[in-house]
Amino acid sequence: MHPVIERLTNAGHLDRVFIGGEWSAPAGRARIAVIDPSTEQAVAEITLGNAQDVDAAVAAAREAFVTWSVTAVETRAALLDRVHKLILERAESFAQAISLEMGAAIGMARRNQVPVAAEHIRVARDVLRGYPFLVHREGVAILREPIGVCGLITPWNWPLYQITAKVGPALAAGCTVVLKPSELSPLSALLFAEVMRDAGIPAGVFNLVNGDGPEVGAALSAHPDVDMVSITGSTRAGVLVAQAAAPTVKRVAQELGGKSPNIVLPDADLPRAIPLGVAAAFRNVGQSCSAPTRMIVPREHLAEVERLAAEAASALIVGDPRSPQTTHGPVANRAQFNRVQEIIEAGMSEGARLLCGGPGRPPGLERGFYIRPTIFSSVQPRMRIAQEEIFGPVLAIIPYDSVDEAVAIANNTVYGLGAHVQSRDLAAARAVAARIRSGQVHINHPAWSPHAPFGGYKRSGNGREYGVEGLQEYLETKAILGYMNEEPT
Ligand SMILES: NC(=O)c1ccc[n+]([C@@H]2O[C@H](COP(=O)([O-])OP(=O)(O)OC[C@H]3O[C@@H](n4cnc5c(N)ncnc54)[C@H](O)[C@@H]3O)[C@@H](O)[C@H]2O)c1
Repeated sequence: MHPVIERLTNAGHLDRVFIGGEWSAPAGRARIAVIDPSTEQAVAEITLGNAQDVDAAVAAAREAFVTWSVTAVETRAALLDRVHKLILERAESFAQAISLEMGAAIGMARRNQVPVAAEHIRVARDVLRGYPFLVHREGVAILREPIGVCGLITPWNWPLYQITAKVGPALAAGCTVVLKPSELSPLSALLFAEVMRDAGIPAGVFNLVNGDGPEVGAALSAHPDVDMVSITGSTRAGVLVAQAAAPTVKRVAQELGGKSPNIVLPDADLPRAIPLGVAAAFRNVGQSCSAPTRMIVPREHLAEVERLAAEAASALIVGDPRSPQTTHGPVANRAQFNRVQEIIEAGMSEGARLLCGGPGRPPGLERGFYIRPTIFSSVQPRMRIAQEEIFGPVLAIIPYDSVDEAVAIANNTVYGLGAHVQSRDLAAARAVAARIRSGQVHINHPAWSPHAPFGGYKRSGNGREYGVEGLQEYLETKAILGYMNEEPT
C-alpha cells in the first residue's frame, strides 16, 4: 500500500469529514475511488459528504466566527506560522500524495507544487502582520473587517496550492472556512486538514467536507449562512456557483479558466524565449489555468520558432511520475485524457500543422493517461485549439504580421487570466503589456511571485488571489463617521 494511503487509512481519515475540530463520519454515504492516473488503478476510496454535512460544517464555522473574527492579529499570524512549518515538515508526504492523486512528476511536486503552496501561507502571515485594518480618511474611520463564513471550492490541478491560496488569506482576515476540495484530489486535502488540526486550529475555524460539485459544492454556494464563496475551477462551474449564490447575495470570487497568449516580439531573444515559452505552456502537463498556450510569433521568424519549439518539446521526459527523471507525468484523469485527445484530433482536422506529438499515447506508455507533448503551427485564431482551454500539453503557434495584429490575436479570447510578452526592448514590451486584457502579464519569463495579484479579466473570473489583494478578498469595508468626535456637532 502507498505510504500516504496507509497513513490516511490507519488514521481513518479517508472516510471522515473534519468539522468543529473533530474528525467524524459524514452523513453522506456515497463512495468514490481515488484513481492513480499513471496506472488507471484505484488506490483508495473516500466517503463523500452531502448537504447535511455542509449544514454541520457551516454551523461550526458560524459559531467559531464569533471569537476568531476578533482575535489579535498576532494570534492569527502565529497559527499561520505553525501551519507553514508543518507543511514544510511534511513536504514529502504532500508531494507523494499530489503525485499519486493527480499524476504530477515527483520532482515537480517536490520543487513546485508543495513549496509554492507553503509560500501562500507564509505570505498570508506576513501581509496580515503589516495590514492596516483601520485607516482614517477625511475624518472618517474606515475599518476592514472579516466578511464571515467562507465556502472555499478548489480544483485538482495544483491541489494543495489552490487550497492554501484561499485558506491562508481567509484565516488571516479573521474569516472561518468550509473547504470543499476537488473530489478528484482528496488526499493532499486530508493531509492539509491534519496539518490544521496539529497546528492547533480552534474548533470550527477550519472545516473540510469532501464531496462533489453538484451536491456539496452547490449546497455551500447556496447556503444562507455562508457569506462568501471562492471557487477556483472551470468557467462552467464558476457560473453555476454564482447562480446558486445569487439569491442570498453573497460575495462570489471566481478564479476560472484561461487561454493565455505569449506574444513574441520581433526583437525577442528567441533561443531563450522559445524554450521557456514551451516549458511554461507544458508546466504541470499543461494543467495550469494561466498556461501560455497560444504562442503568437512574427511570421518572418516562424521557421526558427518552430525549430526551437520542437527541440524544447523533444527534451521533455514523459513517463512514470514516481521517477525523479520524469519531467511530465500523465494528465490527471480519464475525462481530461479524452478531452485532450479529442481536441488534438480537432486541431488536425481543422488544418493546423502538427510539429510534434499528436493523438495517442507516447510510445512505450500503453497504460496511464499519458499524452504526447503536442505543438501545432500555422494555427488560425478561429480554430478550436486557439480558442478553447485544453488543459493538456498542447501548444498553438500563431503567426502575425504586425504588432497590432499580435495584440488583437492575444485579446481575441473570452478569457483574460495570464499573458506573456518577449522582447529585448523593455519599453516595447511594457507598451504591449498595457494593451493586453488580462489580470497578469509576464515580461521575459520573470520569477514567480506570491505577491503578484493573480486573477482574471473577462470569463477568467473576478477575484484576485495572493498577497495584499488576496487578503482583501476576504474583508468587508465599514465606514464609521464621527469616530474621532468628542462632542456631538
Ligand atoms: N483562475 C485560476 O486561478 C485557476 C487555477 C487553477 C485552475 N483553474 C481552472 O480550473 C479548471 C480545472 O479544474 P477542475 O477540472 O477541477 O474544474 P471543475 O470546474 O470541474 O471543478 C472545480 C471545483 O468546482 C467544483 N464544482 C463543480 N461543479 C460545481 C457546482 N455545480 N457547484 C459548486 N462546485 C462545483 C468541483 O467539485 C471542484 O471542487 C480549469 O478550467 C482551470 O483553468 C483556474
